[in-house]
Amino acid sequence: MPAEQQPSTMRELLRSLDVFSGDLPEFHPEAAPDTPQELFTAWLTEAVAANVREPHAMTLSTVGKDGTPTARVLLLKDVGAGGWSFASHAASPKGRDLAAAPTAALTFYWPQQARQVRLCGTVAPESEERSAQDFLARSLGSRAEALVGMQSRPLDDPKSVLAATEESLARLKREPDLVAEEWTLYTLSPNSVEFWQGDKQRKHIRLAYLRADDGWTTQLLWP
Ligand SMILES: Cc1cc2nc3c(=O)[nH]c(=O)nc-3n(C[C@H](O)[C@H](O)[C@H](O)COP(=O)(O)O)c2cc1C
Repeated sequence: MPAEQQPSTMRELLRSLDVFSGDLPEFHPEAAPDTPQELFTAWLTEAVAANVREPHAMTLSTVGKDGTPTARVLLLKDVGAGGWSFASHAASPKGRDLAAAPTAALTFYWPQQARQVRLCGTVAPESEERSAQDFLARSLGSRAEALVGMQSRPLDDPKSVLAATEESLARLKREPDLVAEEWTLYTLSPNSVEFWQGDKQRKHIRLAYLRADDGWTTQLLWP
């Protein structure tokens, strides 16, 4: 873009940005499968095939004891009949939020496809055994970092991170089966899962799965 056409203000810069460009996939809600797990699996598989960067990254939104909402990005660990799983420290702010108010939202966005998936539901910790399995499947470096267990606490001296991680690494070399006590696999069991397919002409297609007594009902939503 020639210099004279460069946006000069933040507002202009934001207005100049393109959205939903390129070829977007079609979405036919009338042919959607019976469960949100099946449709999610199909969409995630397509995002992987399209080389979306970290397609398994999602925003986890929680609510604190005082009602303040907050959100952060986590990696999805599994999807099954029970729900969508993620792992973290039980003593972290998100772990404390979930202990106080075990409801949360998960949001995925796959830009190449202009697709968003939103889930809301209840969150429960998995068994110690399943959390331990998740921990032991992590790389040595990730286990060492998790073993430090100070996530989100104030850091006075950056050198302390290196020292604490080296200490954890040495411990893990002595005790390779060691599992960080606070490491927890959580599963969100959704009450609703909404699939949103963006469209350049803004004729977005939205399909919500709503939990019913014997499975799921579906509902189209206005864009
Ligand atoms: C792509 C990406 C993946 C992440 N995955 C995780 C994860 O799986 N578990 C985790 O505890 N933090 C993960 N984080 C870091 C979190 O976003 C967050 O900074 C950290 O968990 C502290 O959150 P809290 O203070 O709200 O508890 C990830 C960050 C990014 C950007």
